[in-house]
Amino acid sequence: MDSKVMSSPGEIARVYKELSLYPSLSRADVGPVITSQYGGKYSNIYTEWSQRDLERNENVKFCRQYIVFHDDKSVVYSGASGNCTEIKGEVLSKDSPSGDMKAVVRESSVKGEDKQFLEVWSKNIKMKSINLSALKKHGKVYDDASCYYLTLFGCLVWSHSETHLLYVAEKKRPKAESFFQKSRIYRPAGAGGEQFVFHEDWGEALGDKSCPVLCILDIEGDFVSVLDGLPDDISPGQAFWAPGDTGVVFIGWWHEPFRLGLKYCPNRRSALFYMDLTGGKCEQLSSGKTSVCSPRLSPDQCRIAYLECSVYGPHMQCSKLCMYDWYTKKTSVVVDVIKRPGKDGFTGIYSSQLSPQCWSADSQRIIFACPQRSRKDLLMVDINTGSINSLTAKSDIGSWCLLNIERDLMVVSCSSPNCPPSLWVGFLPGIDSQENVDWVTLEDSEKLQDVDWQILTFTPPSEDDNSQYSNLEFDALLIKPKEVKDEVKLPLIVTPHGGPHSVIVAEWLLSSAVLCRMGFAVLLVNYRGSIGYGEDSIYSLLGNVGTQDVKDVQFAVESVLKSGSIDEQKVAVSGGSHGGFLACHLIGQYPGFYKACVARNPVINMASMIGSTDIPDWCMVEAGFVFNTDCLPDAAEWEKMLNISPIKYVSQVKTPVLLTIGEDDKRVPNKQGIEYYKALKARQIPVRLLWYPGNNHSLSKVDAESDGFMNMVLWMIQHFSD
Ligand SMILES: CC(=O)N[C@@H](C)C(=O)N[C@@H](C)C(=O)N[C@@H](C)C(=O)O
Repeated sequence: MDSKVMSSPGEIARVYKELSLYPSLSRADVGPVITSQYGGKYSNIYTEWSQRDLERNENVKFCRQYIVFHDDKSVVYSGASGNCTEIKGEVLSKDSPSGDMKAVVRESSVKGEDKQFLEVWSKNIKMKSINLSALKKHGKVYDDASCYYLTLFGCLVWSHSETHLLYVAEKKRPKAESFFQKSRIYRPAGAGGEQFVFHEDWGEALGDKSCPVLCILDIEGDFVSVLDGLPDDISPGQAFWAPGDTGVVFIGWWHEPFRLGLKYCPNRRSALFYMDLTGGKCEQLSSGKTSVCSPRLSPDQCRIAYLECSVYGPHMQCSKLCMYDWYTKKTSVVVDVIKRPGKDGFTGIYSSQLSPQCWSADSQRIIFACPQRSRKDLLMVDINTGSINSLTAKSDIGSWCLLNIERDLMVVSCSSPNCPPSLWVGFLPGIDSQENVDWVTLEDSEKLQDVDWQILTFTPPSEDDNSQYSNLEFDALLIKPKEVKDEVKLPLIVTPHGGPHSVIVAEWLLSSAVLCRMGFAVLLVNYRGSIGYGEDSIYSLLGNVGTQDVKDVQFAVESVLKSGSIDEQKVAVSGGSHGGFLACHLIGQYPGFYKACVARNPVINMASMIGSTDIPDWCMVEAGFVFNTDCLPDAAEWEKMLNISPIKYVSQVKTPVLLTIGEDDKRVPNKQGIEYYKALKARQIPVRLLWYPGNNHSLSKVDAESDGFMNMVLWMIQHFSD
């Protein structure tokens, strides 16, 4: 018996609006320990959230604070201290280590002109407000540090002495003038001509970032200095103060001969550097032959932990956890790459950022959140033994995120496909303790009682086994309405993730929750090549995109159909980027199997993409070739890229296609969608293209995300009845 799915646009919009209210956590800071006159101890927890505001068409940022009474080992009492406050105009903010001051980089318009100010607050007074724009020492301050897992270059860091602030800004660019400007005519010949010179940027979502510089504000002297003495061919970021404030440590990315897209690409050649402020010397602390990120100084200021992976190759890889000893200057590998999960089940490290603080108070352990197959768990590493323990593997919650840890007090966000994010705190047990963490809820979320989820594991059929990387499994998340009568068959929406080296973990996903509430089942496929399953799984896909990944998704779908709970006549496929590549492959390679297809910024033709994407290396590597900056694809390479692309199968497509395209996409150029649109129209296949101005590859702005979702479900409902 067919199940009835919600089909009225008004009703669907109401459900979307209701479930989109749940905010997500982007940051948490733990304040200093305050001891009351009776000996009681407490700390303030500052949290930042973001929430879709459909009326204002923006993601609203707000903060909420909590007070946690504890005895340094366990929480005695906790509660919110006040309501939420919307945050407007704050680019970056950071409390000083003592908690006595707060620095804010604020954007404000003065007489219609956007300016940036660096403010220093103490107690109830704004002590300083420095007009950074007026100083003309640098360009805009880099804003990519407010949400740690999205940080690439940005930072705002107090010196240990609390007398200086370190941040990253765009290098000052001299004002370029026309040759015919009066002031120019009398200038010596040959000067200038910069008015229209091309300035490289760092690609998708980083179009306003080209030449970062390290800046230091001397708070007492109200003086900003831009650090020089760095190598000319590197771009600095992720900086912090060295032990004793003797200098600054930072990550430098090589940007010659040209910049490649950096977002979601932690495989760019980079190194750890130290700029000694006393001697003015810049020292490279790591080899420069790898890619490094996320350096974190231990509380005892003796070691720097950081993540490392290889340059080029797959864009997300299994990382090493490395350690630089500040005093011996020796580097060691604490956790190595895992090719195949061992008996302990640990599959390797797949985080591209460690949380702002990640060390235990004793400087002996590091805690981080990491995808482990289709879950995301909190893992603890003993830096002396390299042993790894999960703090959350036994939990029935699917995904954990470490927002921060300070003096062993952890602040985490956790969620599942049927439970929006909640905020918990808990103390890290002692290094020899066998106890579990005693979590305390600061903000709870109600589980959706009508939504169920499970992780399915698949072993590809022998004919699809990868001879070089054999016996690999993969997973899929099946999310569906609860309590469906046996005889009722559900419509199914299949969604392979993009990347391809990423993973869908069992966390709160707004679209899946709404689809289930509407009566759909949702299958999210973590095909071979996903991260979180060992390095071999990632490498097994290189050169096999368009076949191995396509077959894995189809195998998972057909396996689920055998369960009998799905209506085979109502299966649709949707995906973004490489996920869109897979969606378009599936309707080309399995003509008529899928009743509707929705593709967000899909990769359609790798041969035509390579010349205009910010990640040309991705096209070469996923096609199975080696990338070099001085190489151009030869005919054979171009031919393979064409042959493994969905455009190759367009003449077999029967499924109606909805394309959602971001005008400003630097990752998968918008012409990819137009190429497929024209090819389908020429073959009289129903196709509709939605074009979102002011949106990029993620189509994550409130307007594009909500409009794209509504159009997706209505497209599917319309064509399920074809
Ligand atoms: C894992 C990852 O994101 N890889 C990057 C190189 C990347 O941007 N890949 C795109 C082709 C892609 O598929 N992106 C996914 C993550 C998306 O949904 O945008």
